Amino acid sequence: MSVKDMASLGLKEIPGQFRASWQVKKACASNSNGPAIPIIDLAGLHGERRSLIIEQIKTASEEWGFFQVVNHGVSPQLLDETFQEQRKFFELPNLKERLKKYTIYSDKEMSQVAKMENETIRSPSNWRDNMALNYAPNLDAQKWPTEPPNFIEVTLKYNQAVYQLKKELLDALSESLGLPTSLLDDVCGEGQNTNMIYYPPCPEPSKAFGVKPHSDPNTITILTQDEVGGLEVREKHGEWIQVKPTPYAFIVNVGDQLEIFSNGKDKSVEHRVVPNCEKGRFSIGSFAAPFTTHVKPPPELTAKQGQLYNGCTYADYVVRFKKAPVFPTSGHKFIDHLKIPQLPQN
Ligand SMILES: O=C(O)CCC(=O)C(=O)O
Ligand SMILES: [Fe+2]
Repeated sequence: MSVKDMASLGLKEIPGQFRASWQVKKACASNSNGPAIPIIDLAGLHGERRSLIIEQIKTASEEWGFFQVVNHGVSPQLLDETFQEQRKFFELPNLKERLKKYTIYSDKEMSQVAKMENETIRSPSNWRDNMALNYAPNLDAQKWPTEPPNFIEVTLKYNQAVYQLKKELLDALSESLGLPTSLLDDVCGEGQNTNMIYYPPCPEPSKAFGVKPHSDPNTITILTQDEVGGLEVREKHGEWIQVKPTPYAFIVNVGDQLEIFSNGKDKSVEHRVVPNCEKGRFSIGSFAAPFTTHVKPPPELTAKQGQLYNGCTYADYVVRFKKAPVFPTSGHKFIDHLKIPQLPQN
């Protein structure tokens, strides 16, 4: 049964597999007037504002690992249409079978990972339904949902637009690291999976997670959310900060592969989704990832400071990542397992 169907049964309590027993009650972010993740205006990215924007992206990626972008070039109309198709899809009967049928990753390892998503080793289960569409490197849109009728046409356009934005962002991030413009995209930007997500209303929101605390294993994530909210980010002092919905903005976050590539400069930070007791929430996350390359920092970034992490391929990383215990239980961010012990300075 999909989580959506379960939620529609009118349960007073969530079933046991969703119960987050290792945290009696989550400290809920209560920062309506507190700090907020930076919002960066991309207007003029190819003009005289470029150096200012790159500076802002650098600070946000180093200090927060998260930022929002506006004037990013993806039209509000396309965003509205994509959410509309997504809503229609999630209204269709036999949702669970459809989500299973259409979730496709680009290779064997990634498919294995998808199957592990809700296994008990990663318990509790996430209070959400999701479907991953593979866009690059192996576009297989002919296997995407044929209902609702405009779904493929609209979501293809959406993926194309986000893939272009991904290139712009990786180029800016590469420059922000003092590297040649296209280096980061060349090494880490080839793949894109787009995850269409629905978080149903939850009868016990303080006991379940829409998504458990995690950092993203990929390069960068480009996510858009509706007006409901629920995404929270753990800032560097350990406080949970809400990412307030900003109409037509994209949320961009640094993933583990970028932290590895940038030799620890850009930070892949923990985030989670807290469900809402009244409203369902839709979000769409596109995950840029280096499917075939071996990722390690370029020599320019290791000259002064040694290499911080062992290099790896994404496939290898992500399979091990998904098998590892969830972060707050294990006490480690998964990326810590790749840390190279540093010799004391002097
Ligand atoms: O839906 C969201 O806001 C975040 C989802 C997320 O963090 C993920 O799928 O990795
Ligand atoms: Fe995430």
